[in-house]
Amino acid sequence: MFITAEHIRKSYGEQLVLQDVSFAVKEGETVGLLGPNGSGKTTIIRLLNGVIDADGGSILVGNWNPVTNGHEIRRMSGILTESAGLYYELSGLENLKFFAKLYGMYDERRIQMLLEEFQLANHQHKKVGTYSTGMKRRLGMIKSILHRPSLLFLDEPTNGLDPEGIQLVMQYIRRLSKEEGTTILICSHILHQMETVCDTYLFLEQGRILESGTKSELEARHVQQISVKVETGLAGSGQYAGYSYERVNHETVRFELPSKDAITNLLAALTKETWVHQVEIENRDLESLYFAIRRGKHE
Ligand SMILES: Nc1ncnc2c1ncn2[C@@H]1O[C@H](COP(=O)(O)OP(=O)(O)OP(=O)(O)O)[C@@H](O)[C@H]1O
Repeated sequence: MFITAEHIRKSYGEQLVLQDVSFAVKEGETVGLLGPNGSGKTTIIRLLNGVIDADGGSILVGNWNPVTNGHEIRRMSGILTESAGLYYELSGLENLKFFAKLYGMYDERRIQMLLEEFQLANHQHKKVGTYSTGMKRRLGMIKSILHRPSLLFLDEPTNGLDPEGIQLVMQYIRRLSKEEGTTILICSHILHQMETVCDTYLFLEQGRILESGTKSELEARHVQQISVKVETGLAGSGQYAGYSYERVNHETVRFELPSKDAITNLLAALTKETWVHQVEIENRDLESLYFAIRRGKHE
């Protein structure tokens, strides 16, 4: 395990922000921290990189204890936060040169390569204060990965980005994970984006871990019935091959199935009798899971 957190407790004054939070992250894993505003996601990141201390429990990050070795953890990690900690009076290039020297990893070629990669090369000499929100975000992203960190914390990495920017950043995150084996923790409320990069998820609510696991594990625990939309020549509505279905429009019906396995049986029966053009599972996406998990815990 690259990160282990056991029974963490954290309060700000009277307010208990994290209570009995335990989780583990494997090396090279991309983990999505999910939960409503104020549930404690950013606090977890700040505890892991030793910017703040927990009131109880223990944390290890790559064998370092953030309380005593926060400096070492911050050296081997990169972080992208809302403000990104950029100097607005300096140009984009000057910011990157400054941070590269600070990390002790100055490499002019790498800086230029990343500026190209994140489409900021043409803006590198402009003051960061004049950058758009999306440009600041992309520069913040470069700053966080400049020193090839083995651990990356990303807090809302696509906030303020246009569709091209989102694609650029998400692709880069996938590449970091695949090619460099970077361990990545991402907080985001944009669940369909998380789904394309995360291996596992931690669901937080009011400072507690509500659920954790891979998408398949979460599905197995929380999706009791599968809704499948099928574009087919099947007529009517009611029951077919032992499964109930309703009509969505003249060429589409929705089946309610007891499990994923039933899809094979259903399609085998359907294709013998009529045409099938498209099959789509409707309630398997991360957003449906998110609400199923939150509903489940409140029932
Ligand atoms: N420095 C601080 N002083 C006092 N309270 C704080 C501080 N930082 C965070 N909090 C409180 O701790 C709680 C958890 O905040 P945190 O930023 O960890 O949530 P979050 O899950 O990251 O939220 P968001 O999705 O809005 O980013 C909130 O109620 C917040 O107001």
